[in-house]
Amino acid sequence: MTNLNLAVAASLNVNAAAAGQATAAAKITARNLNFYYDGFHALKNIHMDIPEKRVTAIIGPSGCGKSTLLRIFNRIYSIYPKLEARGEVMLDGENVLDPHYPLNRLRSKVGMVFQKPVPFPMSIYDNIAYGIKHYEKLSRADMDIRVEQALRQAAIWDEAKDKLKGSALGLSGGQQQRLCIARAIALRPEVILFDEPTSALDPIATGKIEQLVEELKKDFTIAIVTHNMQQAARCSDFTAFMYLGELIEFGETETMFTRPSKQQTEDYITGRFG
Ligand SMILES: Nc1ncnc2c1ncn2[C@@H]1O[C@H](COP(=O)(O)OP(=O)(O)OP(=O)(O)O)[C@@H](O)[C@H]1O
Repeated sequence: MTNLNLAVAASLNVNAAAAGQATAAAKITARNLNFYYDGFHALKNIHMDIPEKRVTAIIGPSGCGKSTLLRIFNRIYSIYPKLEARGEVMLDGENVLDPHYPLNRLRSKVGMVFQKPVPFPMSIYDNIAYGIKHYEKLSRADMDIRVEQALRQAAIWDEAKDKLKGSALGLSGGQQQRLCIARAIALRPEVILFDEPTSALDPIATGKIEQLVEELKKDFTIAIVTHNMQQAARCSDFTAFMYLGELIEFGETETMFTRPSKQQTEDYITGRFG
């Protein structure tokens, strides 16, 4: 075992083994999934289950299709005419790729947190309330409760409670990212997708987000794209390794990092390429 492999194995989430014992039910199931950017075949025949109320990390070298896969899960691509997904992505028994599946419903069930936190240029309170108003009509008192719940669940209430009417742009990068997580949580989704959520943050802010992800899996199904293998090892229960648009290996994180079954996986996690 190389030093990198040892370091990753040492930082493995202790819950991963326990999580792996019980076979978690799949929340999202991709079958025969192919994706094309104006004819370029970016995802090739992906079969993958995202287990319910677990954290699944998606890893692989740059350009292998991690973000493309994540974005398919809430159909972000559908606003661009030349992008095409074929196959099935089942969520609670329904194919979300079916054009008849309402986008509004999908977005309320599947939230997304991006690489760079992008708060709306409005108050902290309104950042949370804005999205809720699109889906529900709440009284002022109920809205106050929902905003507080979301900020608490995203572990930013203590820092934000005295400046709810202040601009969200005055928060630090790490706080802004937790605000964006609160914004996603406030819509009460079932799944939260994280696309490299800590790549713009320092190690302390990164640690807080990782801790938060660990907490959130009690209530949400989570998929996280990351370049950081220690992060995948620390905060995920399952890991998917992708290469050149294909899913090479999927399994419990502990197994993937200590006893991968494919040579390509081993080469990647031991730093031989990527
Ligand atoms: N809008 C686009 N138009 C054309 N090709 C694209 C587009 N977006 C991504 N691609 C291509 O699709 C492939 C997968 O890209 P994707 O961004 O999903 O990879 P990734 O694994 O997330 O990469 P990274 O780790 O660098 O973010 C790459 O070959 C990329 O060049």
